[in-house]
Amino acid sequence: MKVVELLGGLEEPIADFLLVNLGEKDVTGITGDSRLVEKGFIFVGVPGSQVDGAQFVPKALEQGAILAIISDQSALPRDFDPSGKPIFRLQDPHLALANLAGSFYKVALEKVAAVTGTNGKTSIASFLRQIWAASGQCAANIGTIGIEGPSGSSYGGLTTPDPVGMMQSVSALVDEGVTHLALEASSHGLEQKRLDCLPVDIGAFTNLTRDHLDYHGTLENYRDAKSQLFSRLVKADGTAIINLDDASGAHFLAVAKKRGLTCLTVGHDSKADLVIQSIFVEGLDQIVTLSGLWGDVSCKVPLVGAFQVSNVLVAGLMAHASGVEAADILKAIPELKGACGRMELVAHAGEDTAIYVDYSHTPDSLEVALKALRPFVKGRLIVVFGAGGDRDTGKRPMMGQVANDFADYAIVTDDNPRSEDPAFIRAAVMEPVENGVEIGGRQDAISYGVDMMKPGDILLVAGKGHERGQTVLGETLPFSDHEAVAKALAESGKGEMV
Ligand SMILES: CC(=O)N[C@H]1[C@@H](OP(=O)(O)OP(=O)(O)OC[C@H]2O[C@@H](n3ccc(=O)[nH]c3=O)[C@H](O)[C@@H]2O)O[C@H](CO)[C@@H](O)[C@@H]1O[C@H](C)C(=O)N[C@@H](C)C(=O)N[C@H](CCC(=O)O)C(=O)O
Ligand SMILES: Nc1ncnc2c1ncn2[C@@H]1O[C@H](COP(=O)(O)OP(=O)(O)OP(=O)(O)O)[C@@H](O)[C@H]1O
Ligand SMILES: N[C@H](CCC[C@H](N)C(=O)O)C(=O)O
Ligand SMILES: [Mg+2]
Repeated sequence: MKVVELLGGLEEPIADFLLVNLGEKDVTGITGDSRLVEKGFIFVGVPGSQVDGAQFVPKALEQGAILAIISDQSALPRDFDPSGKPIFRLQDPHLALANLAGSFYKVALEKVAAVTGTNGKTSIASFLRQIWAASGQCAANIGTIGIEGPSGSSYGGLTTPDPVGMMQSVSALVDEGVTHLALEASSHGLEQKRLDCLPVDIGAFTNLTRDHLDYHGTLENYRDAKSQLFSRLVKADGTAIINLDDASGAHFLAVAKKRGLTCLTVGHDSKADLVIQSIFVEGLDQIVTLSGLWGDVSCKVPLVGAFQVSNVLVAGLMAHASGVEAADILKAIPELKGACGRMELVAHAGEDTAIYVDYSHTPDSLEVALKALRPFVKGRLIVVFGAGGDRDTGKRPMMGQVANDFADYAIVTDDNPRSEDPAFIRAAVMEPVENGVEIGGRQDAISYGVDMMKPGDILLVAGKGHERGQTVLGETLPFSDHEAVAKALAESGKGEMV
């Protein structure tokens, strides 16, 4: 692909000298990481949270980049003479990187849908993929748990991958025949324009509670980052799906309406397009009765926790917006499987006991998870959890308080301490905990929880869900809550995995 074709896709005007000198050159790749530059690449140096990518322009050019794009605010290294070098400055290099990645990896998808919100994104993206697949579409979802597609699943890193990584994954999926794609839009991803590489037809909002204040500073900034899904990312003729049961639902609805998007809402409010009339728990299933858009119907949701009803219906409305018939959606819902590590029943450890692995790592999601399990507890509800290092410190005592209020016993341990001292994080979480214990080392904590289980008890292992590593001092060591539970069970001789 020629430079001129690619630069034509940028939203900012291009300097003539670039096109004259470089226009006909072939571009062999796009990257935002100088370490990945090869001959013929375009390097985009974005200002990051640690360093300004503009500092790596000399290195990128040395390695064979034919063009370097940086911010008009960025400084180049002092000892570097830029005269005569192919360097282009513009306002928003993040957006440029995404636009270039989108043009370089041209893909033909029929529908792209993205969901944002503090909790529920992974679950919803997976449900939407399952509903699409059940209605005959070739579908995939990309997000926190990696990629789930027609040929199975692969482990991932970020909730919203960087645009180049995203487009490489999407190209491979399209080669497999995928036409329908469900994505998770994280607040970091929206702020850094990682999703601007794809045309988004359908956007959805789940809920907004405290998270990532280390990055966004205030809850308002965090909300504004998420609002970008509707205020600019979803196509002008696209659809916004909104969970009205959340306190911020009205705000997101207003943003979507202001933009002129078609809006579809769900919630208990009779003004919602899809109204939840009632939810009855039936064993480990829930029966939800609906009115509105899909008529007066009842449907079995084969998952634990009222929050999953909300997730399933948001996914259902996203499918609806993409053209799936209500009857097909209602047929698919009773067959849905929970996403890996999301309120997943993994084992029993004796009579009337259960061990769940869940990804709750915020005060709100921990509360939601504990409340969802409470109706099934005949003895005690025990929780093993921690809080991540290098992340919002304010949520630590809040999570301790939630465990104190909604569990019967809290075992506070480590969850990716990253660069921080694990004991320091545990102490902050432990502070409000009255009935519990602090145990460093997640395996020891899980074993302690399994050992203390008696008939009737439920153990929730929260925070890591699908994760396969524990990041300590910059090193990620293999760790899985599933395997840790299996090891604890084997050592205690108490029960078995499901
Ligand atoms: C805080 C954050 O969002 N960090 C992401 C961001 O990195 P950054 O801004 O810190 O980058 P930086 O280190 O300052 O470097 C600036 C630029 O210089 C480049 N560079 C750097 C070194 C070099 O030698 N050469 C070079 O070109 C880097 O590639 C980068 O483009 O951009 C990088 C490239 O896209 C991401 O990999 C990185 O994710 C890090 C690993 C991360 O942990 N992110 C988390 C916080 C995150 O994004 N989480 C969200 C939310 C999850 C949720 O929903 O809860 C997610 O979407 O996963
Ligand atoms: N709609 C919801 N409301 C509140 N809590 C939820 C909801 N859906 C899921 N949760 C809780 O949040 C946890 C994370 O769910 P999920 O992975 O689907 O969310 P996410 O938004 O993708 O999270 P992340 O941003 O960390 O990737 C679940 O394990 C569950 O405990
Ligand atoms: N996307 C979230 C995941 C947190 C998961 C939890 N296990 C932790 O490490 O805090 C983050 O990067 O903040
Ligand atoms: Mg997720």
